[in-house]
Amino acid sequence: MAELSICNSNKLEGKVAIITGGASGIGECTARLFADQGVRMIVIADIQDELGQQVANSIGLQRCSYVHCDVADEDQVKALVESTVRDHGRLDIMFSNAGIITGSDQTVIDLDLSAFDRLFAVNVRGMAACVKQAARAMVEGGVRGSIVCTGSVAASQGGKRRTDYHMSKHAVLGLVRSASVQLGVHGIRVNCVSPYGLATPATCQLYGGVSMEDVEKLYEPQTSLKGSVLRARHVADAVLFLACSESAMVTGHDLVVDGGYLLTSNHLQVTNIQLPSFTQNLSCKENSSV
Ligand SMILES: NC(=O)c1ccc[n+]([C@@H]2O[C@H](COP(=O)([O-])OP(=O)(O)OC[C@H]3O[C@@H](n4cnc5c(N)ncnc54)[C@H](O)[C@@H]3O)[C@@H](O)[C@H]2O)c1
Repeated sequence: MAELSICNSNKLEGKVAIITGGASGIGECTARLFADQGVRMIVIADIQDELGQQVANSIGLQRCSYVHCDVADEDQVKALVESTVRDHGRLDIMFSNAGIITGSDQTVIDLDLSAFDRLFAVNVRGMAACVKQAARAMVEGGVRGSIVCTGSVAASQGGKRRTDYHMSKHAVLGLVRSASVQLGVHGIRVNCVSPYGLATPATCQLYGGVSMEDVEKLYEPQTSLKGSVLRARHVADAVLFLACSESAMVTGHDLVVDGGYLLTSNHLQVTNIQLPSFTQNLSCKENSSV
């Protein structure tokens, strides 16, 4: 009997996708994976113009383009979706991933509401604008599309600090769950991918401009899976699953990609774990999820 292949390298054949925050980190890695999976066009939307254009150039302009879009501005998100549909005929996949990770040590008692507003403008308002505009285009085009939002393990636990960030990621889950209920009638799926901490430009900057290796050393001891380190590619693989037809009956789901962190984190919070020296200045060292 012929051996069945479980690895289809054209999972996104003919699809048109938008990836917000695609100039860097998880978004960039996902754009490269989508390109390997036969996607017809990826539109990278970001505010880092030079970097975003470089990523598009390196993937190939026949398959990838860059558009400046600040997701906090709904008009820009609307224009992004409209130009994608106009230029490429349809929108099948929205990976709403753009987000910022604050280094704030704020507890609820000293919450800086101006900083809170800035974070929510991107992580919550921006996410809602992307889901709204993508859903409208899919409904109007009769496309049974897939919308994937980037949440975080921070949506499934309370934080000793970064109150605003934890709140923002809880809001992403609420958005995904509500949108999935409302859009199911149109055959549109809405899911969330929730990573634990991994090394990206955002997390390197969070810890004062340290190296990717140092960030990996910080997070690695806190997962239960040993022998591998959580990387952007693991998250991109989960996004690909949610974007393609292999997850045809999955909607409203929060796909946690955390190497077992959430299940072990309660244990670790009462254990005296040793973290690398560059974290010594952090005020709450024992809870460093993002
Ligand atoms: N890296 C982690 O450990 C981690 C863990 C859990 C969740 N996340 C989430 O993953 C997502 C991606 O983060 P990352 O680690 O890849 O960071 P990153 O900084 O490498 O990438 C984020 C991208 O989003 C872009 N961006 C920021 N604000 C924007 C705006 N207003 N409009 C458009 N683009 C904007 C940035 O320019 C950047 O290119 C975020 O939503 C973050 O909260 C990251």
